[in-house]
Amino acid sequence: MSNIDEWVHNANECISIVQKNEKGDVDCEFHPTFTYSIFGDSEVLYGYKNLNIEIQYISPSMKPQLKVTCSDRLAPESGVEPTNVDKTLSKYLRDDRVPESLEPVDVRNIPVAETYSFDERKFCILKSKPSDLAAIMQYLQIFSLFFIEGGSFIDIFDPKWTIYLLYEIKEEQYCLRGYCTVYHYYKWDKTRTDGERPRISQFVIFPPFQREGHGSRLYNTIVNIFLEDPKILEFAVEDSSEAFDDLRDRCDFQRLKSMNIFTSPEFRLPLSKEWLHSQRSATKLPPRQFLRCCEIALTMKMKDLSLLERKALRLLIKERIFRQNLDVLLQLDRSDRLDKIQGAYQNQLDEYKKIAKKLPKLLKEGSRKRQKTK
Ligand SMILES: CC(=O)SCCNC(=O)CCNC(=O)[C@H](O)C(C)(C)COP(=O)(O)OP(=O)(O)OC[C@H]1O[C@@H](n2cnc3c(N)ncnc32)[C@H](O)[C@@H]1OP(=O)(O)O
Repeated sequence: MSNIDEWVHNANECISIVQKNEKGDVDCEFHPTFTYSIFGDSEVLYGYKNLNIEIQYISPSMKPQLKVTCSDRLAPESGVEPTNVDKTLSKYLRDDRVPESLEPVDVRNIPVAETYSFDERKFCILKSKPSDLAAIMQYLQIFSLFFIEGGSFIDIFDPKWTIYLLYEIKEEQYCLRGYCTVYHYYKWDKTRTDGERPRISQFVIFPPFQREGHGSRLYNTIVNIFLEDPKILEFAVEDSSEAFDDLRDRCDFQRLKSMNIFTSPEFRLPLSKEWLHSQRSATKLPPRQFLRCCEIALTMKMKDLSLLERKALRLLIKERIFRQNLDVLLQLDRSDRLDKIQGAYQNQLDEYKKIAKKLPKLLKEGSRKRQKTK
């Protein structure tokens, strides 16, 4: 038998996702990041030589076609059962809870939430209920397995979902670039009975189009919709990834900056609880994310803070760390607890400094000079 490596393949490298337009021209090609939920933790495929798996999608409907080729296959006498690629993958290519007889959707009829362009390229973000988009969504579910760690299929027919699709329009052809799913939870509030707390659940920009600003555009479009809707009281993000955390910090910080939160005369240490509460409600951010943005902004101003203000910032961050890790910290004795909090505080500052390097500078409002003249 020839070299064993020839018969063993990494599933992520073997699988190519090829998107074609309606004319049949190849638009883009990329690989999945994760296949463990389909092929097991090792993400390995056995039993074929020169295995090539192509999933062809025709945009905008994204109907897939699976093409598996190989130059040789292990004989049954070898005692090794080759991975049944076709059967295993086919189970995930479409959501079988959606009836096959469903009429195709014309994306040109889906409400447009936002359009933008750059470098003479045109993009649009469409917003709809998943049931209206079921004909497309049935094929997109696999992308949350391919690109989101811990991703899973959503229940397309639950009316509490909203779907956002990002298409590039190239010579009248709609080519998918990414999508986001949002689940609208109920939120109790004493001022209204129909309050909502939407949670961004799945957020994917296809790899060839990452780092072009689409993630930020899609996130900001969705947040602007939340901000304009009086029913929406707060919004959250489900099990974020590190890359999405970065995007969220950057976008939330810039929005708060453009809302003049960081130049408000009340944005001074120690931050008042009333101010924090009223400003946070206006931004609809969850308390932790709002405080995080404020802490980043204050860290950026560190050089201009007085000793007292620096102490207040230190206490603000340490208090939050304490509250967030209460269960673990309370099990330690006092000196270990203080060490742990100090270590976490230092790591937090280092993280904020790293984030701050990528953010636009803040104006030197509330500097020590102004404090002295008070
Ligand atoms: C709730 C959840 O679903 S969590 C899971 C989130 N999804 C995933 O992790 C799936 C895989 N990843 C992705 O889909 C994407 O990488 C996302 C959604 C995380 C980010 O989307 P992107 O379109 O790449 O975001 P965007 O382009 O706005 O910003 C990414 C980076 O590119 C940079 N960037 C933006 N525009 C440009 C540009 N024109 N040229 C160069 N860099 C750029 C940004 O500054 C940012 O840099 P940073 O990472 O150093 O801060």
